[in-house]
Amino acid sequence: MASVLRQAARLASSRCLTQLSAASSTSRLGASSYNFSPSSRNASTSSTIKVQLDSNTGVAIMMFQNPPVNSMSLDFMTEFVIAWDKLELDKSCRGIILTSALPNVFSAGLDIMDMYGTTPEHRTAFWKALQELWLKVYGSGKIVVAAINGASPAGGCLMALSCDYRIMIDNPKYKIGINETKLGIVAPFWFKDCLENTVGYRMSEMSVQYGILYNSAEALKIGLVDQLVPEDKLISTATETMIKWFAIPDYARQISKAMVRKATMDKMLAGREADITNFVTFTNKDSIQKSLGMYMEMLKGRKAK
Ligand SMILES: CCCCC/C=C\C/C=C\CCC/C=C/C(=O)SCCNC(=O)CCNC(=O)[C@H](O)C(C)(C)COP(=O)(O)OP(=O)(O)OC[C@H]1O[C@@H](n2cnc3c(N)ncnc32)[C@H](O)[C@@H]1OP(=O)(O)O
Repeated sequence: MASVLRQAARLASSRCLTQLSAASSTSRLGASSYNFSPSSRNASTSSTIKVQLDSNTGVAIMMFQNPPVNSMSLDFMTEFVIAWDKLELDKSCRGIILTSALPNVFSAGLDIMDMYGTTPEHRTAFWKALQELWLKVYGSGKIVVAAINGASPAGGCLMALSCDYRIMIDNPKYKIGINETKLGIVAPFWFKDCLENTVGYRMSEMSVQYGILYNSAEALKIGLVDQLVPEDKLISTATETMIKWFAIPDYARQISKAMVRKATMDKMLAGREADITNFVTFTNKDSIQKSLGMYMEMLKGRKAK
């Protein structure tokens, strides 16, 4: 319990006394065209991560802008963590909405080109960056809402699963899930743990083996997402949701969050080095490199047809 309290105290540094103005009910298509209020300011200058912070509401919108599909490359994840740290330290920010500035895709997951044909040193840095990103988002004292505006496979699904609440566009063409087995690779234990914590044991047992990608209605049905909305209501609903969460005193909520997430966090922290070794060893295998290569070919071939 002492460590939970310490963790919560650390996280409580993100508390703020911002007066909440009425939630913006502005409806716009997608985050990139969202109409930010006059009190919004650019909180990040990164090329792939755009951040807008509304100091009246305390809501920050973090948008991924890494074309063509917001793949989570080493560079993208490094920029993500830098932008995240800035927000985490900003006392005027109480909650963060994660979304995509690109149409049709939230994130295509880990960048396969960072895993395919790269050196062990590169893959070590890549996996460390992913662990870092996950620890920051999953362990954040802020309220984190995923506004899922497109496809969200594998690492993209992990990002969404690390949030406190998931809202997805109600459109059957957008799929979300832990699909690694379909690529011939294995989702690490912490991906599986996040899924299991969200949808339960049996559903994740089926899900990770089959590598199921769920459409939005299926994802809602199994509890992988919490709410579906029309595209033009995504950001306004995420903002309204956030403001409802703000009614809960931060400190009490942060301690509760840290308690619930402690076992999953501790497991990763204890196994962090071994997890890196596993990843590098696993992706060193010729058979795994071959699977990744074939998957990339398949993606490119699909486009050519
Ligand atoms: C012994 C025990 C071991 C235990 C295990 C230990 C360690 C674990 C080891 C490994 C774990 C790895 C975990 C992996 C997690 C991942 O996230 S893997 C990535 C999974 N992602 C996907 O499967 C998504 C693939 N992409 C798509 O399905 C589609 O691209 C889309 C996101 C639905 C978007 O479709 P669309 O808009 O039609 O775009 P295109 O398909 O045309 O793609 C555009 C270009 O983007 C390239 N691309 C797509 N996805 C990726 C990606 N993930 N990485 C890199 N590049 C990607 C695609 O090839 C196109 O490129 P070109 O324009 O043709 O050059």
